[in-house]
Amino acid sequence: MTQTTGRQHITDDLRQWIVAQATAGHAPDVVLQSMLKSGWDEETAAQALEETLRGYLSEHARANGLPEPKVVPEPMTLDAAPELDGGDRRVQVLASMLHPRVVVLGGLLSGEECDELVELARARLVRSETVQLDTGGSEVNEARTSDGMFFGRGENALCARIEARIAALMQWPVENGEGLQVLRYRPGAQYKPHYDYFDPAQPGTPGILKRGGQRVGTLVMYLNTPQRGGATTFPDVKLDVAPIKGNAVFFSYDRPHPMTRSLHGGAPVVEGEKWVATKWLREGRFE
Ligand SMILES: O=C(O)CCC(=O)C(=O)O
Ligand SMILES: [Fe+2]
Repeated sequence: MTQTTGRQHITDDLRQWIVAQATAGHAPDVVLQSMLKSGWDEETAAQALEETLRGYLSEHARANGLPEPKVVPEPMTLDAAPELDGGDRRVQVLASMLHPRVVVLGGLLSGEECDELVELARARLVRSETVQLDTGGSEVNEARTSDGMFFGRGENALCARIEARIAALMQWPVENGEGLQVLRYRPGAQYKPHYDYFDPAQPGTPGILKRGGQRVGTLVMYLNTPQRGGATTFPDVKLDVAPIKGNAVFFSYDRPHPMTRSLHGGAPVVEGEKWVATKWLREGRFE
């Protein structure tokens, strides 16, 4: 079967060749370059590559009883620019990893924005609860010994500005984001390693997913720099991200499965306090 795009046909031979290249371990940008060299126009080549690999991954997932991958937010551009356009602010890419997909961002928030968020949140903090998946309600949890609060999306000018910046950076609609959550960890407080997606096996999950679908990405923004401790940890790959005021760590998970290696936690704070704002991004509109 062939499919027509603007100029050239995507043939079965081409699809097979793309899958062979990918399974041989060639990165998508390398495959794209060889397609361009052999005369494919860029639009057709990019479309063929994306569709073929997505189709292949879905088939592979179905055949192996795994959830199918979804499109996820992604802050980095193909040209590997070290600074990203956040609309009203330039944001630095300090480090990135492919699997798990993690991007460490510098200067996402200004010092004043961090201070203002802390002050707006402080009076509304309560002991953190986590979503309880067997009922869909929430409960106080020993694995999470922080205090927290949620802002409504666009609740005030500061939240709206930060949300617009995140949407521009991630190329992901503001409407797909949950309201900002602010957490305060005192010395000894931590958030034990967990996944942010909702476990499909839990009875409460279908109810939660009615509003916006799965979570597909998380942005943890550091609102201060604790004196010691408090890194965001990714135990599967032994990665620790240092909590530095104004910086942030973004990670995505294209399906609700540990194979994403998106297990992460907030290490115990040793000295000082740690304040973060977390933004969870859903696959659909969170209204
Ligand atoms: O505090 C951290 O570093 C991680 C926070 C977190 O995992 C979350 O809010 O879901
Ligand atoms: Fe988390």
